[in-house]
Amino acid sequence: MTFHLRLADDNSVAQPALTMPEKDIHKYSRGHALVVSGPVLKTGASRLAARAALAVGAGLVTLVGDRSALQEHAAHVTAIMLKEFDPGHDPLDERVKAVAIGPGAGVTPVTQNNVLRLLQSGIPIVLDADALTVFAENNHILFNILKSFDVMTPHKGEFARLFPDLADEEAIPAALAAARRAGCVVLLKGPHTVIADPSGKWAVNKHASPWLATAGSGDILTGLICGLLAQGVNSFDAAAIAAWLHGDIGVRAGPGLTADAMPEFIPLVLQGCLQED
Ligand SMILES: NC(=O)C1=CN([C@@H]2O[C@H](COP(=O)(O)OP(=O)(O)OC[C@H]3O[C@@H](n4cnc5c(N)ncnc54)[C@H](OP(=O)(O)O)[C@@H]3O)[C@@H](O)[C@H]2O)[C@@H](O)CC1
Ligand SMILES: Nc1ncnc2c1ncn2[C@@H]1O[C@H](COP(=O)(O)OP(=O)(O)O)[C@@H](O)[C@H]1O
Repeated sequence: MTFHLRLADDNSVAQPALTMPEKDIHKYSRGHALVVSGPVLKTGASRLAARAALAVGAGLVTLVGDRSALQEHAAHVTAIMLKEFDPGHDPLDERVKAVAIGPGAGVTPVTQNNVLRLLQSGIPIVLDADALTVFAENNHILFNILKSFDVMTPHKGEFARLFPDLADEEAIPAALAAARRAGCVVLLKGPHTVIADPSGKWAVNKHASPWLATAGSGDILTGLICGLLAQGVNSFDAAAIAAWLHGDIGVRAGPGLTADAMPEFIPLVLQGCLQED
């Protein structure tokens, strides 16, 4: 299965093209995505991300966390795997192709340490929510270690915490300046979502719906990006394609949309992108 980003002349993201998987594909060749769980009673956001990563086509998805958090997940998920995140042992092996951290993680030293450890792995990391907020007072530590293939997905509030001097700029120049400063792909969420990379490349996704303004919707976007990265899509394209797919869920679902229901729309969204041979 291959995803192709398509941009219109004005750099707006168009419906991506999806080709059929090769006949001899297996789950490991579709990529293993890892999502870092929040602590007990805060596991919902990471679970949403994991469900989206699996539905968008990662071959395997594992939620990693402490035992009590995993017990909560076990009451909800089946196809998603669970693994204890033992501080002494690295949860990454050579088959893990992408990691997401931040949804429900908590603004704590544990989150900060986990982010810094994961960023040393050389695997693309998607940073969202608390994984960004936790660096509000020391953003330089984060910016020094991010790589060009990492992706951060701030909403406007999170963006202002990391880039206070850019918060009042227009979204496109703000995202471009942030990507240059942080040294990674920046996806700035909003009714129009801007994707920018450190080289000056940018795109804007306008295919969305206000019904997406619901708790957990951004966690789904994080999972979509992580699931595409696990399948080998490059980071800029993964962020832009995920923004379009996420928007299409909102357009298709309409009123009454909740983040719980969003993964169920992903097969329909992908079917719409599929190019028949
Ligand atoms: N099901 C679950 O388990 C869910 C768990 N979740 C988890 O909750 C944690 C907190 O995440 P969060 O996003 O709710 O709050 P956070 O960023 O700490 O501060 C919010 C403040 O920022 C400001 N603000 C400005 N612009 C904004 C904007 N565009 N969108 C939103 N806020 C904006 C605004 O301040 P104001 O402008 O009102 O002064 C607002 O009061 C995090 O771990 C997350 O993953 C959620 O994902 C939901 C589902
Ligand atoms: N008015 C809107 N129109 C279109 N999309 C929106 C609108 N409001 C929010 N969204 C989208 O919904 C998602 C909300 O993400 P976020 O604020 O991180 O929520 P959460 O933290 O609850 O998951 C983003 O992808 C954003 O682009």
